Amino acid sequence: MSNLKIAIQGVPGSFHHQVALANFGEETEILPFNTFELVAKSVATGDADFAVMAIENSIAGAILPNYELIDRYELTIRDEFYLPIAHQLMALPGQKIEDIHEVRSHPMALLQCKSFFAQYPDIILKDDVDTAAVAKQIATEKWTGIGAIASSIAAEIYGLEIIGKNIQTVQSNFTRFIILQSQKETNPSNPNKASIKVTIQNNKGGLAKLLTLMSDNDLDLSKIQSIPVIQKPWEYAFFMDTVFEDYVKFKQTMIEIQKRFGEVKIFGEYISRK
Ligand SMILES: O=C(O)C(=O)C[C@]1(C(=O)O)C=C[C@@H](O)C=C1
Repeated sequence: MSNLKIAIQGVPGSFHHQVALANFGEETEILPFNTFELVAKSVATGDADFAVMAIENSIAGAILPNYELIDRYELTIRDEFYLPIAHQLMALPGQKIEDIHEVRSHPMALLQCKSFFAQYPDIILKDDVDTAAVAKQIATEKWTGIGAIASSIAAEIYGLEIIGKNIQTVQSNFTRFIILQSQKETNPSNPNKASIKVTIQNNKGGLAKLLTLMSDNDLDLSKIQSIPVIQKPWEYAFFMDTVFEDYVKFKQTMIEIQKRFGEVKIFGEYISRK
């Protein structure tokens, strides 16, 4: 695929950039943004054809605000992508870890490397927009004493030296990304996974009954997340990912849930990449 415009959060060398290239090829035009909100907006307005958005990490957990963005901007999930994440601590060439008094990175990256920095209590950890943007800034501003946590590709692009290798807490660390579009149609012909939102009234056992109905219909729940309903304090909607073999049965179950429990919104039907 070429000439497509793909919105990402981050600059070249970021993990989002890597996922965009892996999915759409080197020919695509990357539209970099500083926030996930702007990424979502650019797809909703048609400025970008698709977006790449991190949604959860195997160490740090879900990126909750992104669920709300998909919902609010009425976006559709068309695919998913699991990227193995290895974090490197990098600085200007010649700098040693003893020289570093501050490390900046994306908050999710800092969370994934927390144990490494427990041995360096004097290093201040600071949130920044994305991993590669810090690497770029260190290189252009020639900052000494400051380190970035980013990918080895970012170190290569911006000419930094890796002074801490694979510093993520758990060596096998994955981030799940989703590919978003604005149109509702163009689902793959044989989806076996869906992301849905169910808003149920707070009745005793309501969630248990909903989950039983799903399980009785062979819908395997792979993820569940509760999100506050903003207009109604202390009420929650459930975002769920479900994997299935029988698409027709999945559709019938969605109708059944709608009848018995409340509003169902399908964010996307796609192929599981796990
Ligand atoms: O900063 C980046 O490079 C990103 O692509 C962001 C991001 C995230 O949003 O979680 C992507 C993957 C990693 O888990 C850490 C950071």
